Amino acid sequence: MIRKIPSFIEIYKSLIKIPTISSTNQLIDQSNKNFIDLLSNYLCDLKFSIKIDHIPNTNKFNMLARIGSGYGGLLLSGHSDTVDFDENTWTKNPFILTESDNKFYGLGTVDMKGFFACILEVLSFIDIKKIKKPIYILATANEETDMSGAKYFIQSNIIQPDCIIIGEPTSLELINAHKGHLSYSIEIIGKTGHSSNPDNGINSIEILHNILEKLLDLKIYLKKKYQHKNFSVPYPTMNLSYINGGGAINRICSLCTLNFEIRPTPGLTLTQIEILIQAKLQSIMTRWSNRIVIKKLFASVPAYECCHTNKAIKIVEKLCNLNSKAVNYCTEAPFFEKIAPTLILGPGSIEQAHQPDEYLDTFFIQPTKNILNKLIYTFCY
Ligand SMILES: CC(=O)N[C@@H](CCCN)C(=O)O
Ligand SMILES: [Zn+2]
Ligand SMILES: [Zn+2]
Repeated sequence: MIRKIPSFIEIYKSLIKIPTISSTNQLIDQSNKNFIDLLSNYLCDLKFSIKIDHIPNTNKFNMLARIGSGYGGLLLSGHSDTVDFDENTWTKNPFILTESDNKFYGLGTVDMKGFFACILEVLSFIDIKKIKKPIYILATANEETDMSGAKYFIQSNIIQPDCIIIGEPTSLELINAHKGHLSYSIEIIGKTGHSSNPDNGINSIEILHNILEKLLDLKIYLKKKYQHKNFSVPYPTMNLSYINGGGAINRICSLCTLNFEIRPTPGLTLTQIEILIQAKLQSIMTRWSNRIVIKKLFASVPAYECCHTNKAIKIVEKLCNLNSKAVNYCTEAPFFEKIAPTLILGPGSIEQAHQPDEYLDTFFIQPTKNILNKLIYTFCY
């Protein structure tokens, strides 16, 4: 059999070599077009048809590759983008795939370009002529920021696979549920003045103190009311992630900022959280309304849970000989569930995602290929 695409290592190297950083900092945010074109070319060589969608008002693209016709089948999805990196903390070149001590190092090796390399390797060996249901390969944009790629995908494609697998790094554990993610920034605009006469100004740090008291009340309330035993952290969490403000010791602080996130468990909706935050801060907002600005940092992601009783989930659990479980981080699954039951299953550990010298342990490669083969033969042959 003549191989139509380069070797696994060559493909992996070529995918890592193309920077696809997505960031809210426009100075470092990059288009993923070259990556999407490279992936498309590989899949084209494997006789897939390719649809590339430009995501409006961005320089980003989704790719949907398809082989086979009709309804059902399997969709394998990965995001094309990576987080940015701090060159002061990396000891290796992030864009050169480096294999050493049984690890593949590089930006995106585990989160999550390695999944695409495994997919292409498996597809280069299957007998395309015998497939009975479609195989889809989806590469989305901007998962690491606003998930605009996943949201646009479901608006711009009408397909009905039987199952979707997102290849995020789960150490090849099967994930059927995860928490959501809401992120906020609160800015308090006080009134400066000489600190010797505090009543001469409005101290924004004191207002923030009142806000923090209410938010920490809410944190305790959520933990008590929305327990979910399937999670290793079995309740919604709140993380106060950033605080900034102030200046000279003898000046009343007139501006400070707080950023925080909330990760809701399934059963706690985004709307419920918005209402709870508003209720908790109501009295402070009434008193200081024009001095407090609350805004979303990132687009919110709902919590996700696909029931164990779902037919596709039962097939995949049996195939992998695994019970699916819940994780505390979030993925694009809530957007995909609108078109098919979605599971998360991918090579490598989340512990290496977003870290300096990110790597994928080589021992994940063969088991990943084995599972992908089983999934394709189960859903598409
Ligand atoms: C896998 C992963 O790290 N997902 C990110 C997505 C954040 C979406 N705004 C997280 O859970 O923090
Ligand atoms: Zn990821
Ligand atoms: Zn990530």
